[in-house]
Amino acid sequence: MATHDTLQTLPFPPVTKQHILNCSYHNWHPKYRAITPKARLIPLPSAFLDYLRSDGIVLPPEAGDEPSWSDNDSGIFSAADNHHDDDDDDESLDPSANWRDTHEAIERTIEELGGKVAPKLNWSAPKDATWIAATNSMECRTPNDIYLLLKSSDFVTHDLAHAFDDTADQSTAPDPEIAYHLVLRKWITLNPSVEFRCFVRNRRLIALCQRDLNHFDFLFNMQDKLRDTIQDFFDAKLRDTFPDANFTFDVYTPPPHDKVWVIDFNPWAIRTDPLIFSWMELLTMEVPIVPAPEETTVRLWIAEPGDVGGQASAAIEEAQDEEDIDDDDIEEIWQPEFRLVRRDDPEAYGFATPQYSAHKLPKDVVDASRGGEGQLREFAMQWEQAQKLAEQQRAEDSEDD
Ligand SMILES: Nc1ncnc2c1ncn2[C@@H]1O[C@H](COP(=O)(O)OP(=O)(O)OP(=O)(O)O)[C@@H](O)[C@H]1O
Ligand SMILES: [Mg+2]
Repeated sequence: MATHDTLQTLPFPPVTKQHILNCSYHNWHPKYRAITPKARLIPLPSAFLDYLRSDGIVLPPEAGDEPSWSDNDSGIFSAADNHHDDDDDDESLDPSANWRDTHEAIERTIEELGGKVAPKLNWSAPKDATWIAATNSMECRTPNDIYLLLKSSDFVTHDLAHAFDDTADQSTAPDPEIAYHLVLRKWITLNPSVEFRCFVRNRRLIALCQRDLNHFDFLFNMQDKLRDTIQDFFDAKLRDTFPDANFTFDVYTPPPHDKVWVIDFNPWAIRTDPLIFSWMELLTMEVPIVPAPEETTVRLWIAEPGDVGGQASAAIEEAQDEEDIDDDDIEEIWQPEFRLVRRDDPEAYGFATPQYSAHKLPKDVVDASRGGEGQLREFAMQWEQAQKLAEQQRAEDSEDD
């Protein structure tokens, strides 16, 4: 029993509601705007949040909507469909009637961002719902594309209902009011091979890894350069400015891989996916204690008096030429572990770690997803149909009783 308990408890420092809030897009974005791909934030009124939280997916009518664009087998319908209902003679079923300003702001913002956006709420993007979108991705061109994704996503629901779950001050402090925002990011065709997740413990970048769990051969040749680039970026832009000492951040380093963009921050908490690391590794990884950069300069300056105003790194290079400097003194040689998916890693085949493992799908769904997007959508429709039939059957069965 005790062993079991020990294994289940990861030695996380307490995660507070403030830690969670610090990773909310609307909290960090103003500070890091210049190093983030173009995004706009739309504050969400409670009427819109009620719409997101409500059951069922009713979309506002769109200009040019045919009254029956859908046969409703999908369970998703546009308010325009309601005009066909015999017992429904009012046309006030447009769900956006209560949040028209928001709807219009979304429309305008999509246009301002060039017509295509990737949406998310304060913390989560609807990555788990792309199967329901016509594009099979998070690319949205209309407000309805956005509503459909947001309403179909368990990740978004988590933001709306469980943001402070498992926080240490859960019972001692009342939940702070969350200023919910819709984040619209200008759509960019990202190359997933150069997206990385970076882990920061005690303001030290200790580890980084791919976000996409496929094997990319070319990354192995670029590994050192990428590590240096991301390390320099972290030192210059994030290390001393992020409010917490422990956090994770996601970056994108498009070719020629000399510039780094921040995509997101996540809390140093079990809810954040450690990808090809395990949290136990990250929490217990041994990291040499280094003096603060100023101290390093001073110490090495003593070894090399000529370098009064030099940067620590320059000083180290010079100091390395001095034979009497022991290698152990140059802790800067220590590097964060940069883990890539090797050709023969189980991750590369997607067997060991289903992509969103916290939200496991039935095996049939996973199999269908391997068959490509057409097969998945087909499967989704059959699945809905089967669910409906089963429900009908249950209703009939219970009437029979
Ligand atoms: N501007 C953009 N255009 C297109 N795709 C994007 C854009 N920004 C992000 N993405 C894609 O969306 C993915 C998810 O974005 P993001 O990291 O913000 O989601 P998240 O919900 O915070 O994920 P996680 O739960 O892993 O922290 C990114 O990995 C990236 O591939
Ligand atoms: Mg995130």
